[in-house]
Amino acid sequence: MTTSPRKIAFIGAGNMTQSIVGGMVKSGYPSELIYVSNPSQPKLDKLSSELHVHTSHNNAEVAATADVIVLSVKPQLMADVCAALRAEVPNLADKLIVTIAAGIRIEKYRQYLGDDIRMIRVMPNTPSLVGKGMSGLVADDRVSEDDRSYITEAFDGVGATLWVANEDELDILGAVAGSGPAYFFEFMASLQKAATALGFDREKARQMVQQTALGAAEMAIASELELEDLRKQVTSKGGSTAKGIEVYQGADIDDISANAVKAAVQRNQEMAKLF
Ligand SMILES: NC(=O)C1=CN([C@@H]2O[C@H](COP(=O)(O)OP(=O)(O)OC[C@H]3O[C@@H](n4cnc5c(N)ncnc54)[C@H](OP(=O)(O)O)[C@@H]3O)[C@@H](O)[C@H]2O)C=CC1
Ligand SMILES: O=C(O)[C@@H]1CCC=N1
Repeated sequence: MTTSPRKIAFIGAGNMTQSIVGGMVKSGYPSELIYVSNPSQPKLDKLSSELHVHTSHNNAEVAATADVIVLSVKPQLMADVCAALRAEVPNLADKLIVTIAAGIRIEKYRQYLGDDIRMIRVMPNTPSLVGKGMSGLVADDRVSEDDRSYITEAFDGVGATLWVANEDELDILGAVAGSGPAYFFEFMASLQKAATALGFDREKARQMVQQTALGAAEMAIASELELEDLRKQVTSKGGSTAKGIEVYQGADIDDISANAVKAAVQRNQEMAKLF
């Protein structure tokens, strides 16, 4: 790392923490500086045996040890988890607080943790595990340039980072990129089912779908062409792709995506009110 190394504590060891910590360790973040707390043991065992990070059942203990606290529990648990940290961890205001929870606004965390905290909200996604994550970030105005550089570097280690202008934008980024892997997996699973329905076994169907998804994503990244033009390159006039694309366009795929993203943004806004 080019910024000074810091002790970082993850509160909650669920899917997203497993992905981020796995990616961080693979990218060279020193595992002896990573702490994770969680109520149940199996997830902690996996992290300590595979990644050699410190683990605990005690949120306050790991939070007190660390310079950076990453809140990584479900939004509905956040108020209780924060109340316990506030009661048990001295000098919370001296630490950088990071949250990856969807929806909940920085203003709410001030109520939960104290008016004097400094906070960054990150919206990551699960491909962080394989170093291909997409993380959106937004900070309050108390966060220093060094804090920003540190957290950018940590999340660049597990993929790409994008600072957004405000928390409304983070809700949208979350609905596109945070939730996005689920949309792609849903689409990939449906293509896999289409191939198995026509006689392929699941394994072969999965191989052809995932390699095609990887190739399309890598081409999109490597090319300066618009996605629409890359699509046209595959669609020979009078050929077979044109027939397949007609079916997707007939079902108004743009409308489906627009509605999916709007529904997810709306849920982020609801969670901001609820939790
Ligand atoms: N999954 C995703 O793709 C993304 C998730 N997020 C956000 O990440 C956060 C975590 O989500 P995700 O990892 O999917 O959820 P999970 O349910 O997989 O993980 C949550 C973890 O929190 C633990 N937990 C429960 N109660 C406590 C407590 N009191 N103290 C400490 N840990 C506790 C649970 O432990 P146990 O199982 O032992 O009860 C569980 O391991 C959410 O806020 C979500 O909005 C953001 C972007 C993407
Ligand atoms: O579904 C959720 O609420 C979280 C946020 C983005 C991905 N998973």
